[in-house]
Amino acid sequence: MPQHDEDIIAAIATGYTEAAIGIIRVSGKGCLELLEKIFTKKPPYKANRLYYGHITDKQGKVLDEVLVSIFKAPHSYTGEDSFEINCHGGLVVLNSVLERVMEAGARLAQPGEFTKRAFLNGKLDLSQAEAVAKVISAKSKRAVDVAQRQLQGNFSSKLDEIREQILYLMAENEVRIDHPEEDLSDVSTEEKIRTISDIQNKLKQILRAAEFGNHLFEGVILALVGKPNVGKSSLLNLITGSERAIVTDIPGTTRDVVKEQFNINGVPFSILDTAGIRKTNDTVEKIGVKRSLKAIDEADIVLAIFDGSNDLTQEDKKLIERLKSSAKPIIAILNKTDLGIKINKDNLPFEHLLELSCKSGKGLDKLEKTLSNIALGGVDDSQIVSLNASQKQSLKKAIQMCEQLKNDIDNDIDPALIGVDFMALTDYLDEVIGKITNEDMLDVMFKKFCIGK
Ligand SMILES: Nc1nc2c(c(=O)[nH]1)N(C=O)[C@@H](CNc1ccc(C(=O)N[C@@H](CCC(=O)O)C(=O)O)cc1)CN2
Ligand SMILES: Nc1nc2c(ncn2[C@@H]2O[C@H](COP(=O)(O)OP(=O)(O)OP(=O)(O)O)[C@@H](O)[C@H]2O)c(=O)[nH]1
Ligand SMILES: [Mg+2]
Repeated sequence: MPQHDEDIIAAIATGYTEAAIGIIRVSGKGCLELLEKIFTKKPPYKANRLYYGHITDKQGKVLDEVLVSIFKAPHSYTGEDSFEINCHGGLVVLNSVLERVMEAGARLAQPGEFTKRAFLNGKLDLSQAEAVAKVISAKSKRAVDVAQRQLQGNFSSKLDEIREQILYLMAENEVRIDHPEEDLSDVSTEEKIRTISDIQNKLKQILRAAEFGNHLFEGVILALVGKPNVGKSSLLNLITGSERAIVTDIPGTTRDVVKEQFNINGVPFSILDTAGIRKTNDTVEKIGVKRSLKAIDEADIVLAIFDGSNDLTQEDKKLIERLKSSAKPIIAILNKTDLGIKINKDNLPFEHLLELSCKSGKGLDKLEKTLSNIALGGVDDSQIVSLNASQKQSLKKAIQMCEQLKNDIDNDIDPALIGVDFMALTDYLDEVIGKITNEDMLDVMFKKFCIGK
């Protein structure tokens, strides 16, 4: 297996806090010779063994009593020779052992550099590397489960299957390039177009699942909007189970944006409570209103609150007009239903219309179900995938290229040109999985990892 970088890298791989044990990870060609210099236990070192001994400084003074595990290329996380020092988990101890490792010839690893090497050495593809980051940053068990499946290669094999389908069509096309005079093919034009449509649909589903993957891993932003006193802050408190926002019967209570986190079935949500939207001459409230309009822009889902126990007012109608032109999913909520329902629902042209009482909590379960459905779009967990922006971009280009190919084949253009488009299509898919990469993209990708990963 090729070793892409000659240096030996080292980092603390465990958390920067006092703990029972802390691990220093070291990787790169020649690292086992480095170990020999600083470890009281001398070689031979066998792969996948744990050795007891002491790390000493140049004068032979003990820096820590440790256990060292040995990995030999290519059978390690990075694919290189590597070892891990299990130290006592104090930051001072860990730092002195790390400094000793660097004194002996290693350099400090950059964030994600171990995983980058694993990728460059073919131990992981790019979608698996992305999954490693998500396994670590996931905020719920559900998100971890989804990331684990991707780490095991589920997504990679799905793309492989699609690639197989394309290769079959490419081979058929090659025959036509080589034998332009004869009609050797038993695959009809309709069948080819059907197969490409099928591929395109699969790619579209993956893209859609990746959008929802963002929701599961990064969270969903909700904005609460509505005229003063309808119960926006009450809803924030109800849904988060807190007393975070101040609730009074005085309209205009909330002036700045209040933000709070909660989760539904393992999907993280942030909810932004904003100032009630109305015409106002109060400077502070005006700024608040401006911010609430901005919150609508930032939100993934807008919760528009109305007082269901009264008729719609001019302010409500203005808000409805404003929201009608928004492309975002909007849930209209008729609050204060414990006081009876007087509002005319015909004037609320929203796909989701729910009744609620923040006072009794009635209707909350339905709201949570609706939020959960919109957040994950009904996509099954087994289909959800986490892709970064540039992977999604490549996927979009692949989807466009399918469109192009359908036209190519329908118009019976020169097979040599069709071949070029097929190549472009497989290249775009290779970018998603990381068979084709560029240095900038890898930089962006691995920078978000922690040190030592
Ligand atoms: N101490 C420690 N714990 C850890 C890791 C680690 O690197 N070190 N991991 C890392 O982040 C995760 C485990 N992932 C790993 C993945 C591959 C290999 C590895 O050595 N693979 C070899 C041998 C496989 C085998 O024996 O079957 C290989 O792929 O060839 C090690 C850990 C989580 N826990
Ligand atoms: N009866 C009843 N009263 C409610 C309900 N929800 C909220 N209220 C009351 O309505 C008043 C206003 O509630 P808030 O949550 O402060 O309203 P808001 O929309 O945040 O108001 P601003 O911050 O001023 O824009 C308070 O007196 C609440 O107790 C409800 O479901 N039923
Ligand atoms: Mg409020």
